[in-house]
Amino acid sequence: MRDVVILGSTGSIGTQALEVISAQPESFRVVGLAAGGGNIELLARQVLDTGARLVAVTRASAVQDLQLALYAEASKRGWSSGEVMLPRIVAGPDAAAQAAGHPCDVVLNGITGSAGLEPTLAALRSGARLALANKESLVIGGTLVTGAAAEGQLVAVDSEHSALAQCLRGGTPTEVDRLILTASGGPFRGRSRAQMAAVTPAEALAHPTWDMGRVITTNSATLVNKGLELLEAYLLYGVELDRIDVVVHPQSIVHSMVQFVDGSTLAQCSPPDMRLPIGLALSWPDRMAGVAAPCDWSTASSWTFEPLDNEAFPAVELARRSGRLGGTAPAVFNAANEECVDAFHAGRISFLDILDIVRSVLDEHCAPGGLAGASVPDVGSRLVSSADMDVPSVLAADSWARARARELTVRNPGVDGQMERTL
Ligand SMILES: NC(=O)C1=CN([C@@H]2O[C@H](COP(=O)(O)OP(=O)(O)OC[C@H]3O[C@@H](n4cnc5c(N)ncnc54)[C@H](OP(=O)(O)O)[C@@H]3O)[C@@H](O)[C@H]2O)C=CC1
Ligand SMILES: CC(=O)[C@@H](O)[C@H](O)COP(=O)(O)O
Ligand SMILES: [Mn+2]
Repeated sequence: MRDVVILGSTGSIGTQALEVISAQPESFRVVGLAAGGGNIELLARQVLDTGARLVAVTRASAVQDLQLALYAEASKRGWSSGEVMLPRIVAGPDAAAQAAGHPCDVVLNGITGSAGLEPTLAALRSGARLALANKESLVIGGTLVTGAAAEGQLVAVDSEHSALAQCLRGGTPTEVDRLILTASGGPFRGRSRAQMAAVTPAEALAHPTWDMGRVITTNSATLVNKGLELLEAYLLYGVELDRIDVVVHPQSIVHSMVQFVDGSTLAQCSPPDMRLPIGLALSWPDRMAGVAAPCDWSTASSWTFEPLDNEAFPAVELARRSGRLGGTAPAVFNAANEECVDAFHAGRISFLDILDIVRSVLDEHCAPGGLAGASVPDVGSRLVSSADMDVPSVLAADSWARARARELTVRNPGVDGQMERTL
């Protein structure tokens, strides 16, 4: 029996993790849940379903709402107030990190965005296995995260990285030639840059193969998700950035591949269903039976592969550049993107502005001596090298990049994809 804490329990990853766990009650027990506080009713249902004894909510004002929702849900189920065992509730900006440090065997981090960094570090410090969906924390923390992880402690949930971990079991590190990440190509696959100038948030959220949260779905449309995954693969498996490729595979059945020095390539294949990599990360290194449906080899099907159009989708090469720069550059790449995704959904910038602004903010962070024109505070504005980087410098770079990106989204309110360069 493994005790599990689920961070981001109300999201796409969190709810699917709870589904996997409820199908394996003899193997897992949920001891803690954490969420932002945006969906209190669902969180209350999860508390009563799992019997979790610790609940963390980041929005401090949600505590009373959660208590009321717990009683309301219990009464809906016909439970008397004496039957309701209220969990310990912690709230505020550090709540998720507190939950991550709660004694357990596995912490699953399914929080979205750079808010996952401190919980990731807290989980690693606790000694529990970390099943990591929150790729942003690894990308921005870099060696601060990998250095805090003991051998085998960090297990990928991301479908491509789970695939790579499975394929890497097929050879020794010196036998690995290249890693090949597959990308669906998103809803705008095949379009030129000009053909994406007027796309709407609703169109960007229509992912062809996966049902996921808003940020990662938008990142799949821009290919920023694949850029983050390139850095994630580099950090997890220690293969240099120049030996990691991206190939577009619209069916999302081959989840990634490892090419070995003798010319052999191993691929991991399964219909797109996150329950498989979530289940494998929870039970790692063992496989559980019946977690997800396998490929159906009795019907005709075609799997296709095509090169990525880096001109229309510059995000992967921009991420690669941030990875080569190292230090706080990936944190800036990620934070500027998170702000731009919000601005795009709020109608302040166009789809193409997202990458234009991310590039400008990254350029500014890495330019020797910085560039003129910014009115946001200077703290975090300069690149800190990998050797000098610590958690405060990552958080400062994250805050600076957000402020600078916000400033650019306000200065450039056009939604025609032709961002006026102010730098
Ligand atoms: N969805 C997928 O299939 C995949 C997701 N991932 C990664 O997994 C992570 C989660 O993605 P996904 O589940 O799609 O996202 P969702 O938006 O569906 O869910 C995000 C979860 O995080 C919680 N949350 C958000 N901000 C905070 C915060 N500051 N503190 C605590 N909790 C917070 C939300 O709580 P609430 O809404 O209740 O406030 C919610 O439970 C991302 O890093 C993503 O890149 C990776 C591969 C696949
Ligand atoms: C399910 C998963 O792991 C996502 O990261 C997925 O890969 C997104 O699809 P894209 O390949 O379109 O980015
Ligand atoms: Mn992925």
